[in-house]
Amino acid sequence: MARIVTASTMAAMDRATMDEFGLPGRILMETAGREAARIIRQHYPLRDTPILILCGNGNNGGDGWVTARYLLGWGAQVSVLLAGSPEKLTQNSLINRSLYEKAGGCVLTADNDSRLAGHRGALQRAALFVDALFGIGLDRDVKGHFATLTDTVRESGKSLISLDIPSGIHADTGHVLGTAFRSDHTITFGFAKPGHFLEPGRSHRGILHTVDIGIPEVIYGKIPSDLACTDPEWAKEILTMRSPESHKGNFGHILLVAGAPDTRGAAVLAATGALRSGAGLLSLMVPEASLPLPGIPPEVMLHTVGGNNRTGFDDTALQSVADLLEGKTLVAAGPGMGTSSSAARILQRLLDCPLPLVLDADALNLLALHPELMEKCCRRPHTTVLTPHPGEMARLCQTSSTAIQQDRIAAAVCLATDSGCHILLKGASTVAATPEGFCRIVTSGNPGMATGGSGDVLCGILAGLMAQGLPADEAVPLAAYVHGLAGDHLAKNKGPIGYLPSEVAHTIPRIIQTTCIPPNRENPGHE
Ligand SMILES: NC(=O)C1=CN([C@@H]2O[C@H](COP(=O)(O)OP(=O)(O)OC[C@H]3O[C@@H](n4cnc5c(N)ncnc54)[C@H](O)[C@@H]3O)[C@@H](O)[C@H]2O)[C@@H](O)CC1
Ligand SMILES: Nc1ncnc2c1ncn2[C@@H]1O[C@H](COP(=O)(O)OP(=O)(O)O)[C@@H](O)[C@H]1O
Ligand SMILES: [K+]
Repeated sequence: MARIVTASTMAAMDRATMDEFGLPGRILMETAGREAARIIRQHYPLRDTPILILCGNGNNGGDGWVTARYLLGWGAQVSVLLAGSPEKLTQNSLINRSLYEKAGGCVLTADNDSRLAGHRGALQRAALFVDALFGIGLDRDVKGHFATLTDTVRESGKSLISLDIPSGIHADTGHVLGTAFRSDHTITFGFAKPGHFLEPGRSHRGILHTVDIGIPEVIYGKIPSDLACTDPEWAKEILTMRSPESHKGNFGHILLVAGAPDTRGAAVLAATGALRSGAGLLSLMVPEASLPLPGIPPEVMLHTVGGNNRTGFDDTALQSVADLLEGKTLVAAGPGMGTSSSAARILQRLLDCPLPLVLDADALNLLALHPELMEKCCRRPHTTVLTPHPGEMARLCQTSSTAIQQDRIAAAVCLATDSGCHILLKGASTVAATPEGFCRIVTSGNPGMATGGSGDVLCGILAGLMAQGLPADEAVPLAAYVHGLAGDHLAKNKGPIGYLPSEVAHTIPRIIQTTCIPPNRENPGHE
């Protein structure tokens, strides 16, 4: 489940399985179609459900013909609408079309809008559609009669199952090309694709089933994928329970630099996130003018610096940085920190420190404002994590957020490999990229989290996990996963909107208990 491959990697795996391993494409297609038919049979009563399978010209259509043949053999009322041109079918599609017809299957064809209109009755009679129009070969906008068919089926509100990926969804980016199906189930072949997890593709695919079509492990080894997604099994591998003999010194001491007077709440939220995810000790450096800090956990060691400047940190704060870094194991900076020139000088000092560094919010804005700081950041020999939302990412990359959203994975991987930093690109479909170019898509989270302060909590969770010793390539996606799961838990139990980032922070211990800790690794103190 956690493995994900791009369309081109999947095509290369299919090819290598055929050419190098010697398993013919027809067998792969046979397996794909048969397994799809089996899943359809599990979910719908075949005898009472008129099924219309919509086939395109490519091999996705080929899977559709095989599915149709099996369903027919199992007694279903099934027809195929070939929404392409019979003379353009791929070789394996042609063979499977003829097998389906030999088995007694009925075929309707429509390669333009007026022919499609002639099949209105068949479309109306169907209770279940199977979408085998386009799979990973979709390479341009869906138009003409393909678009008419897609819109008609979607607007009918009837049940729909997509083979491999809902037609119209780009397999690598999750974008809608023109128009797209919205499915109840998607049965994907081999491995899941990024478009199953990236919005809006994620909302179009319904329940995802991944079918093993026989791509051998040696081929996966030869054509490795540098993509994966978060899931409970992966999370359970990462977090280990504490030794009964552990003490607070084992779980890190964070220096959090945050909270100018107007944004002091950001410091409170980040601190709460860090403590709720298990940080050993937390020192908070805030401007004196930010006091009082309502809601600050009493566990936080508070260090007020820098006189009474209403704009936040001033240069007197700079003198405290070296002292405050003493004895720390990790620095997190940015939430509500401000972007004054003094804040820039503080960041410069932090970039020099030989500790892992998590930079969020205003720290990212400072990097964008001061190219020399960004250069320094890229040259750091120590772990650095940047956690931008698309706006911050656009400023860091000197582009627009629209350009970033065009291909979130590519944007995150490009910045990570160029800068040598770990990048957590937040938002709907958060992605975590390592400096080596590996990318993990975060599968949790919901739009109820789109509220001020959410990112501050995430920054704290990440600092908390890293302070406990988790390497950044695991801590970064795990922090976002746990944060998203906490949001999902609140959305389900409190309501989809209106729960607070502070509540997300307070839910973290429960999420860690239920999702990340395998039952056999329960803390003995909880027996
Ligand atoms: N041996 C293999 O390669 C296997 C492939 N499989 C299936 O094959 C699919 C990939 O097959 P293909 O590479 O043939 O690609 P598709 O079947 O996804 O579609 C490609 C065809 O559609 C056309 N096309 C793309 N976008 C279009 C648009 N917007 N409007 C009109 N036409 C458009 C292309 O020109 C091409 O003819 C997978 O998604 C999977 O379902 C499976 O059967 C497993 C084995
Ligand atoms: N539509 C969404 N679906 C899932 N998660 C979301 C969505 N919108 C925002 N989030 C999450 O909420 C958080 C918002 O972070 P950020 O934009 O930095 O907020 P702030 O600056 O207010 O703290 C991120 O973790 C982001 O991934
Ligand atoms: K499809």
